[in-house]
Amino acid sequence: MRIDVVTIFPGYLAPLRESLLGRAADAGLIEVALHDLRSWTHDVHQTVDDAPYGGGPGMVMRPQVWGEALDAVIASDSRPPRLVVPAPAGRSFTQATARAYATEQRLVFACGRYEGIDQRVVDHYSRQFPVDEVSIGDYVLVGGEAAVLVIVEAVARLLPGVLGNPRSAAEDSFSDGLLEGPAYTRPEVWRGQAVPEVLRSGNHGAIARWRRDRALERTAKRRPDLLAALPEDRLDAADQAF
Ligand SMILES: N#Cc1c(N)n[nH]c1-c1ccc2c(Cl)cn(Cc3cccnc3)c2c1
Repeated sequence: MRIDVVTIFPGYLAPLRESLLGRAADAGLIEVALHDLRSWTHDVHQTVDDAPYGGGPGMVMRPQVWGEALDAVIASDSRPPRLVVPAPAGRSFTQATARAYATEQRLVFACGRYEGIDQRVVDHYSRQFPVDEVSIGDYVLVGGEAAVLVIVEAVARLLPGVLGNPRSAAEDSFSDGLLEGPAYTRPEVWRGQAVPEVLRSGNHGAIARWRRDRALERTAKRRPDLLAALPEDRLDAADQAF
């Protein structure tokens, strides 16, 4: 997969080259290219924003500079892109979105700041490519860069070969629609707290049941919305207690 990120703060995306994603890039599983939006400005101040039409607070990012940047970046690789634009008003980015993005050959991220990017940029590219305006959650950030770090990590970990243990991605929270239950490791007793007996029993059937019950219990308590959204056939008779 090829990932391009256009931003006025390329340094903010440096963590994409670290650890998990760094190893994935070194292994050729992911190519990450960072592009400074200001490279496509033509004035001495490298201006990327202007006052909003209709008035209002803050500034809006200019369509001209985004158009030149995205034209150049998209043309720099032959793989057809999905353009992803983080935005407070975007559709929710979920594990299902991450799974869908993991099937793409190329993702191009347009990271904005200020009050956002002139809407005509999304409208223009939507006529040529799939374009998604996405939000990573119901809180307000200062720009799109943190969202890109979240999205790229959530997508990259699903790519074959990126995670050391492929079962992790298959069995983690949200993959089966439930939150993960609690996890334990040595020592058997820590500060007077013992690891649940069943996990040391060697009885794999009982362990699987216990883990399922803890996941259902935690999901019912913390995210009842996820439980309500589960398709009927995903809960078996033993699950009905939740
Ligand atoms: N994804 C996501 C996401 C999220 N979950 N919260 N905030 C954002 C986000 C994403 C992109 C931008 C761009 Cl471009 C500018 N801002 C600042 C801003 C804040 C409030 C209203 N308008 C713009 C962004 C905030």
